[in-house]
Amino acid sequence: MSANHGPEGQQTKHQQQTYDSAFLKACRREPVPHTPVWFMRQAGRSLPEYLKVREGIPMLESCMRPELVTEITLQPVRRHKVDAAIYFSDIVVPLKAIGVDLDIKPGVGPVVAEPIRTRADLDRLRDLTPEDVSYVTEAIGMLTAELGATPLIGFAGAPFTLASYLVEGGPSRNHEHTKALMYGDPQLWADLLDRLAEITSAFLKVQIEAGASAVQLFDSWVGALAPADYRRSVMPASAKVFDAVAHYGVPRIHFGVGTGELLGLMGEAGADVVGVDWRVPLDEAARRVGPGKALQGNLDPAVLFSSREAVETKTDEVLAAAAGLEGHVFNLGHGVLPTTDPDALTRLVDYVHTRTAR
Ligand SMILES: Cc1c2[nH]c(c1CCC(=O)O)Cc1[nH]c(c(CCC(=O)O)c1C)Cc1[nH]c(c(CCC(=O)O)c1C)Cc1[nH]c(c(C)c1CCC(=O)O)C2
Repeated sequence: MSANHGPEGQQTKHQQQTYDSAFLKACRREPVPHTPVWFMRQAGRSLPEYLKVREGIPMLESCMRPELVTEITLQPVRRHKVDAAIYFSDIVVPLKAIGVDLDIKPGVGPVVAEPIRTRADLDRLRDLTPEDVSYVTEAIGMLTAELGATPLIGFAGAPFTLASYLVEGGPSRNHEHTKALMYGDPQLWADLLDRLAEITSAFLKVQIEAGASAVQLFDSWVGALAPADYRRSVMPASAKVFDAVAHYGVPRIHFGVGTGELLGLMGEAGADVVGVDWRVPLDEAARRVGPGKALQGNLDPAVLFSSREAVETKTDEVLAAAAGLEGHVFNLGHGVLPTTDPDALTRLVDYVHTRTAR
């Protein structure tokens, strides 16, 4: 975060109103009244009120309706009393907005009609302008007015994770086409990641300028890479995104799954907060990430299917591992699973708040 960025400056009203929230203080590694909590995928299928308002509306269409986005983003804030809202959208929305022919298939994920594997394919990826996503600016304006002192997190997919969907044509277990391009045509790969870094940076800027108080870069599938390949072929593009939004002074969160071996490099890429999945305890993660970063995580989302006592025991383990950290944002190690009991999430927020009240 730029050192000279205080609560005044270029900030929107919402950014000023949320500056002293527990969530933003934890991201800045300042003392907090309680450990802040939010959940990746907190808005979505675990909530009956979500299923109700989404009835008959395809996922991508719902992302383009500002009233609906506002309602869905607010649902988990109202219900669970989480410390932050995350903008309701999907990582493929900016790609759709620049004309990539793709859809989100229920139970499958993003599916791309014509995968990107050649120079000519890459040339189809044009830059994103704010006008392409005017519904995002509109929705964030409505949302931040409703949210008051609860911060709004904007987000985008990281270049590698977006590239995986674009090159594979859909979700992939082994990322074989993506890796074939990365190893087989390093220049085309570098150009693709650079283009995606531009698009992602532009999309995050729109969200911050509209009023988001923090941003998260989701590199969900980057754990598929060895550290040397990450450093050479992916980190420059992610670092470019963090650099592009550094001057706003809003916290930048960097999240991936299966990243135990990459945590040090993910810290180096430039985020202020590093998200950790459940495979590495937070004290060990802090050693790997190095000083000067807050950490976010990292309860296994599957724990929420066990007894109330087991959830509390596993939560205590996370809090104990986080006790020595300078900044801790409590979250799950990955997104809320769709069949999670929403009451278990509400209880978890309350439990973390009570246990960490100072
Ligand atoms: C990899 C990824 C995607 N999308 C996203 C990621 C990164 C986060 C992660 O690692 O989980 C990011 C995302 N997608 C969605 C959000 C909403 C904000 C929130 O966290 O509450 C966020 C942050 C909504 C969504 N994105 C999607 C849904 C479900 C669609 C529906 O309800 O019909 C939601 C609520 C669809 C989607 N979109 C994607 C997948 C794998 C799926 C699931 C497909 C399925 O199982 O149906 C791609």
